[in-house]
Amino acid sequence: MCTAVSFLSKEHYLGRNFDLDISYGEKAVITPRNYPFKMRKLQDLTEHYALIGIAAVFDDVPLYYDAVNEYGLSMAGLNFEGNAVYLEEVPEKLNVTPFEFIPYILGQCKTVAEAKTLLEKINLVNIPFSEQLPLSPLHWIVADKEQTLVVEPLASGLKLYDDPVGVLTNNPTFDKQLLTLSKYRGLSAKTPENTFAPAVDLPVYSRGMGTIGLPGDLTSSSRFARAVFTKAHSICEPTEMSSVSQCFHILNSVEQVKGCCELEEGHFEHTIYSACYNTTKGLLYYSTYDNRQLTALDLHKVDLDGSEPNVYPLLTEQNVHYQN
Ligand SMILES: C[C@H](CCC(=O)NCCS(=O)(=O)O)[C@H]1CC[C@H]2[C@@H]3[C@H](O)C[C@@H]4C[C@H](O)CC[C@]4(C)[C@H]3C[C@H](O)[C@]12C
Repeated sequence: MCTAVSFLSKEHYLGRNFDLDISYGEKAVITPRNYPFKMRKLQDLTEHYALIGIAAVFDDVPLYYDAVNEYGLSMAGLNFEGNAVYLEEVPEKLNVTPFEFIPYILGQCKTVAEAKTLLEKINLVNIPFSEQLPLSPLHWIVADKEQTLVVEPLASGLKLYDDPVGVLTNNPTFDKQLLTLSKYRGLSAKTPENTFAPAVDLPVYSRGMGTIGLPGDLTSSSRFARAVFTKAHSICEPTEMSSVSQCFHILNSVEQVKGCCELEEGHFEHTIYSACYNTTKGLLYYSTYDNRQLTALDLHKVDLDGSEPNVYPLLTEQNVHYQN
């Protein structure tokens, strides 16, 4: 399971929990403008916008899970098992493989509006990276400070949805996720009136009664509803640190604790990392399952005209600030 959140405070942030049982050895990677992204079916992207994000690096190629470019356009890929369909090559379209998709969009588009125009021409083609790394069934959130889009590869082609809640999890398809939210219309951050049985005295024995019914389980539809509610009511100061903390608090409301979701004997899905991008400034903050301290990287601290990816292993060891 995974959850992504597009969050607007004074600036815009993209948050993402990466939930899985295993790691692919993901790292923080800054790819400068002149690194040649080799394309399987199109001309190589020899010049493109610079990116910062989390990626697995295989054969020296950064395969991005989530990233932001130097203009503030951000994307994250989340599992979409059983629904994602990648098609055969089509001559009249731009045939892009799923593993090329994030750099192809972020390398060339400054905004979601520009991405929408390019997406109309794209066919996500069923070519895996290698025999060892087969096609991964994904869908994507694409966000900037103005709007959020969800892109789903279906049998009928790429389906684009405007995402009015700025949240994406996993299955089912995004239209169904949105419809399910109506079930929770009555929930509130305030203490509710007794409309249930007004003649009966129903004492308010706890705070938070307006949220009774908000699903607490780990399924993708429940995490979707919980993240939407939390984000919709979230308030913070218009400062960088308050906004970053708040983004992580929203992500923490849907995080996965090791042991609670068993995939196969002894394999537990858990939140391997949480990332929060300040998309305006090109900053990546992350924490990992064991290292609760935030670590940050700045896109603009490397030579963006270079041609080699800058690769930073994630700092996964717990770092405690001892006070006495
Ligand atoms: C499994 C990951 C998504 C995590 C997620 O959504 N979990 C939820 C599981 S569930 O629905 O609740 O069951 C996805 C996100 C990005 C994916 C990776 C990236 O696409 C980059 C390459 C692409 C290659 O084709 C396969 C390996 C890979 C390295 C991918 C492995 C895997 O599919 C990743 C890591």
